[in-house]
Amino acid sequence: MVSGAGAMTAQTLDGKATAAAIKAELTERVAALKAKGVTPGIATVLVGADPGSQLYVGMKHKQSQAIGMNSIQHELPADSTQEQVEALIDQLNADPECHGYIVQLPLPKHLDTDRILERIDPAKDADGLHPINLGRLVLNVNGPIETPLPCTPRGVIELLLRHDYELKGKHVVVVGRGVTIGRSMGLLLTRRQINATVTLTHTGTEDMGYHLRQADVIVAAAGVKHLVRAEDVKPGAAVLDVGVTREEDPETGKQKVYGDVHPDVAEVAGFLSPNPGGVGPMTVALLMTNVVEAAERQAGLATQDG
Ligand SMILES: Nc1nc(=O)c2c([nH]1)NC[C@@H]1CN(c3ccc(C(=O)N[C@@H](CCC(=O)O)C(=O)O)cc3)C=[N+]21
Repeated sequence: MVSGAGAMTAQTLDGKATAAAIKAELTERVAALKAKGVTPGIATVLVGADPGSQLYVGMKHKQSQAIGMNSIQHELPADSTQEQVEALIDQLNADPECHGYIVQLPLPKHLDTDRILERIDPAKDADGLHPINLGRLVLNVNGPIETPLPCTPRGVIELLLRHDYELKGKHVVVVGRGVTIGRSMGLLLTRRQINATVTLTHTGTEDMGYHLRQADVIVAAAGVKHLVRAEDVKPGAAVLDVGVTREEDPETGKQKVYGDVHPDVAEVAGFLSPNPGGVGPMTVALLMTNVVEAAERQAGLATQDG
């Protein structure tokens, strides 16, 4: 792609290191809460024994305990009824030791996911995806928001800001309209404190390459392996790979995670958030941030500026 001067290599947006910095800050906030007699507690609800989900949930507990939080792990059998899952939600909503929690997704197909997620107390919604919290995000463009924000979009923004990347006035092209990332990404980026301009693209978009080539920043969250190719990226652009496709690696025969961004993009982009090692660890750090902030609000210690 780059001729003559030799290939450039993008600066890595290191999600692992940035998440570690956030966790160091959270450790102090947790200690301050404990000094006031409040130990922030995170809970997870896992229905069924999917090995991938068990791994993710295990990571969340390990990291939460490492920063001094309480962590409460609930596991229900895969054939649990809607009523059984809802009873656990009610129990967590009433539990004063639990300041925030998640229901690990995806849930088994026989369960009504929306009804379960809507039953979560919005003040304890660690994912920031409850309709009430998403509604507040839509409505409040100007001021601080006193409710949890969606973790992965917040992680994307924190990853850029903590690498001194100025988002104000930048054109961000988001690929994918899923609620957890794409749809809520635009809501966060266009708030007045960030002031980016956003194009939201999806499977119905005509000429994806045209849109991608205009972008100062690309957030790729479509779940389509190597969708973003080097020829679609403006030289120097920041590219954040949030997509996950699991496939067998033809060389090793083992399952491997492929991102939405082709490896050659590293030779064109100015900044690259790889996958793994990029936004994934940030999601977990912001999940814990949401719970610490929920505990601070419940203890009258709120310091959130988001
Ligand atoms: N209610 C709910 N909330 C979630 O936030 C949620 C969920 N359900 N279901 C599944 C997805 C997936 N997810 C990830 C979190 C961390 C990494 C992560 O840290 N990944 C490491 C690699 C981890 C490893 O594989 O060792 C990385 O990208 O470097 C990835 C994916 C959260 N999710």
